[in-house]
Formats: sequence, structure tokens, C-alpha cells
Amino acid sequence: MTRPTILVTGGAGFIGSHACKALARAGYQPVVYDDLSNGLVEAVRWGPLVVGGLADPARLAALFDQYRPVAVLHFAAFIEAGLSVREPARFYQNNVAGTLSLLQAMAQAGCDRIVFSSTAAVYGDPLQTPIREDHVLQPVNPYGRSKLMVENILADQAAAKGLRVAVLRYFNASGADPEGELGENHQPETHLIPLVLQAALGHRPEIAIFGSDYDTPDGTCIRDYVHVADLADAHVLALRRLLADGDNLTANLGTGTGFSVAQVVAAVEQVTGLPVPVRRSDRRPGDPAILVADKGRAWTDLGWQPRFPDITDHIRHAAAWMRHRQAD
Ligand SMILES: NC(=O)c1ccc[n+]([C@@H]2O[C@H](COP(=O)([O-])OP(=O)(O)OC[C@H]3O[C@@H](n4cnc5c(N)ncnc54)[C@H](O)[C@@H]3O)[C@@H](O)[C@H]2O)c1
Ligand SMILES: O=c1ccn([C@@H]2O[C@H](COP(=O)(O)OP(=O)(O)O[C@H]3O[C@H](CO)[C@@H](O)[C@H](O)[C@H]3O)[C@@H](O)[C@H]2O)c(=O)[nH]1
Repeated sequence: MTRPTILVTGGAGFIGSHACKALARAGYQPVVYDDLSNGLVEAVRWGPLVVGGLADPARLAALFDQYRPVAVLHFAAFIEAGLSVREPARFYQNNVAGTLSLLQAMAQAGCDRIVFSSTAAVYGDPLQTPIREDHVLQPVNPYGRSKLMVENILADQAAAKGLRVAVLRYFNASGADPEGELGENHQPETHLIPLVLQAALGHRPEIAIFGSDYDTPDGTCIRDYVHVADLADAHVLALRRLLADGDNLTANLGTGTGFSVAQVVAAVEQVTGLPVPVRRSDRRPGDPAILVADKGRAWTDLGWQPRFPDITDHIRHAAAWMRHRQAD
């Protein structure tokens, strides 16, 4: 029997590459479309790679024509909130205009199912935590606003044209493939866990803790770290739901448990047995004190249960990946 083909935009990136592995394991055929602006050819291992950008309608049309995907997992985007403050137009162009171009290609090809990578950044500074999906949406940077714009576009297309949509709002993606085949390769790396690991392993002199005067028990920011393999599993569940004509859905993907920056540093020291040189520095603009998901909807509506709720597993897997890459 032929495996249903799934188009994975951004499938050479961190989360998209893990999703391709999960798709292949679940019996689907991923086809990756990525411009390699922040992804790696080596991360595309479970199906073909077509190199191209979202803004290239001819290449997208040819791709739909050749592979006839039954659905799209749409990861491709610029992802750094801090950069979005300095380069807003680039973010809106890539994340919003790029998605419009993708939607046009989908419509022309008759492909009407999409799983969209949204983010906890759509909530802005939370008024209540854990954050439920019906929390007010007031993003505080252009990155979050670009993602909210796409959510609204998808909702309008669903109402007008019957587009079937799953919006997944990830909290902080972390970890690496538990089998060591994939991991995080951002250039430059801005995410906390890999940076703390680099400081522990001596690849950088120290880690700066951005702010120690937040209204949290130890004064440092609290985040909900969700394992990338668990994110990948959630995409397979969301895809199955859309392919089975289930209702459209918007769901948080988080564990419901928060860890402070200081707790992450302590966990890295415990897992690696190495000291982490720390420098206390100013707050980073735009960082809310606490971002923790209400996980209920993904549990009930998707049947999603993270396999790796324990942050020490995230750190172990990320450290194994880092050591493996160093050895290459
Ligand atoms: N990493 C996180 O903690 C996190 C949290 C919430 C949401 N997200 C969202 O998840 C998605 C994936 O994030 P990631 O961490 O894997 O990022 P990533 O940068 O590793 O992956 C994104 C991929 O998209 C590609 N890409 C970007 N613009 C493109 C374009 N115009 N055309 C084709 N390819 C393009 C990049 O080359 C890269 O391979 C993003 O949409 C991001 O906003 C990530
Ligand atoms: O060198 C560093 C880097 C980060 N942090 C702190 O660590 C926490 C996590 O930061 P980071 O790993 O950069 O992730 P976030 O800024 O929380 O953003 C991630 O998680 C969001 C969802 O919660 C997504 O929207 C973003 O795309 C994704 O990058 C924050 O409190 C940062 O202030 C430090 O103290 N020092």
C-alpha cells in the first residue's frame, strides 16, 4: 500500500526534522520543502528534500504537482523573537506572506489540510497561568504577532473555504531525538538548554542569566520545556485527526510544569556532573516572567501524553547530541 505523502515545510529544521521521523514511523511519507536558511540537509533523512522558499509559487506548484501531498505540516518560519523586534518587516514577509503563498499553492492543488506551528508567544504577558487556549491573545513582539496573524488567516480560510486546520501552540521546545539521530542545530543558538550545556561542556565561557528580579520563587524566569520528540508525536496525532475529518483544533503543547532558569542550570550540572559558570545579567526585553501551559486540551482532544515530561531527559538527550556532533 502506498504511504500518504505529507508536505513538511521547514522539515530541515529542529522540530520539523523530528516530525519527519515520527511521520515515517507512523506510516506516512514526508516530503521536505526548506530553503535551508536555518536548516541542514543532514537532518532530512526520511524522505526527499526539495530546496525552495515559501515565496516561490512556481516551485511550490511543481512540488504539489509531483508529490500530491494529502496534508501539510507547516514549520517554516523565522523564529527568533528578539530579532523580530529589530527586523519586523522580514518576519512578516517570511511568516505571513510566506504562509499566504503556501495557502495559494495548496488551494490550487486541492490540498485542504494543514497543521500550523504556532507558539506560546501569541499570549504575550500572561494574565493567568497555567495559560489556557482561551486566554487573551496580546503578543508583545512581531514574531508573536506574525504567528497570530497566520492563526487568524487560517481561521478565516477555514470558515470561508472549509480548510481543515490544527493550530499547535508550542511552549519551549527542547531535547533531541532519544535515539541520537537528530538534534538542535540553530545558528546562532539562542535557546537556554543548549546554551547552558555549551557552558557546562566548555564550548562557551559562561551562561548569562537574563534577570534575577522576576516575581518568581528564585527571581529567574519560568518556562514550560516540552520535548521535541513529544512535539513530533503531537503532530502525528493532529494529522490523523484532520485526515479522519475531525474538527479543527487549537491546542497548547506544553507539559504543564514550569522550570526556572536557575533550576535548568542546576539540572544541567546534575546531569552532566559539570559546573556551569553563570553570570547574572539584565532582563532580556520582551521576556514574560512565567509561561506555563494548561495542557488539558491536547490531552483530551488529541490524546497526547508526553513521553518525556522529565527535564533531565531533555538535557540528557541534548547533551548526547552535542557530544555526537562534536565527535563528527
Ligand atoms: N523552537 C521553539 O521553541 C518553538 C516554540 C514555538 C514555536 N516554534 C515554531 O516551530 C517552527 C519550527 O521551529 P524550529 O525551532 O524547528 O526552527 P528552525 O529554524 O530550526 O526550523 C525552521 C525551518 O524553516 C526553514 N525556513 C524558514 N523560512 C523558510 C522559507 N521562507 N521557505 C522555506 N523554508 C524556510 C528554515 O531553513 C528551517 O529549516 C517555527 O514555525 C517556530 O516559529 C518553535
Ligand atoms: O542565554 C540565555 C538564554 C535564555 N535565557 C532565559 O531562558 C528562558 C528561555 O529562553 P529561550 O530558550 O530563548 O526561549 P524563549 O525566549 O522562552 O522562546 C522559546 O519559546 C517560546 C514559547 O514559549 C517560543 O515562542 C519561541 O519561538 C522559542 O524560542 C527565558 O527566560 C530567557 O530569558 C537566559 O537567561 N539566558
